[in-house]
Amino acid sequence: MLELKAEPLTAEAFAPFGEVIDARISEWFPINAGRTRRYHDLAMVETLGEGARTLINIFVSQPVEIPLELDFLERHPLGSQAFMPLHEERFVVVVAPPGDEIDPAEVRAFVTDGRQGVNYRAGTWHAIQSVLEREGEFLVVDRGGEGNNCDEYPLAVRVTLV
Ligand SMILES: NC(=O)N[C@@H](O)C(=O)O
Ligand code: NI
Repeated sequence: MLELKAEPLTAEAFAPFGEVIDARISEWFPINAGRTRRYHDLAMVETLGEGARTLINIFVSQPVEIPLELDFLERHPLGSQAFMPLHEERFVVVVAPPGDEIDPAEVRAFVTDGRQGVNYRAGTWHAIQSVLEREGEFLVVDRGGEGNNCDEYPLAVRVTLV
């Protein structure tokens, strides 16, 4: 069983896996006669393969228990997947770099602060959505189209919070 302590999520630490979506650390420019700050182009949406298209979804998820016990990670080889909380929900992120094998030494666990979302790069291994404390509602942007876009990799992981 791989034991991990979830560290606070930062854009730098998450860079090998995708982007952190967070207006507080992002550039913006004024639009709408100055009434709106546009935080522009915050993450790379990837939609690959036959008939690929971008999906906008809402996930409503029940909270997980801590320690979080996982028995697999998954990846989407044909597209990215972004999760943005709609009510400042905190969630646990467990990731490993893209590749056909997972090196346990490269698996990382993070916990968000409620204002952060994540965009998993296509092929990044990740735990399924794991919201903390209460039912969570997330805007999710990912890839639709033909072909298999979800692989699972058996891996026993137990995650605690610092
Ligand atoms: N299956 C699905 O749409 N969601 C997962 O990919 C997930 O990462 O939660
Ligand atoms: Ni996923």
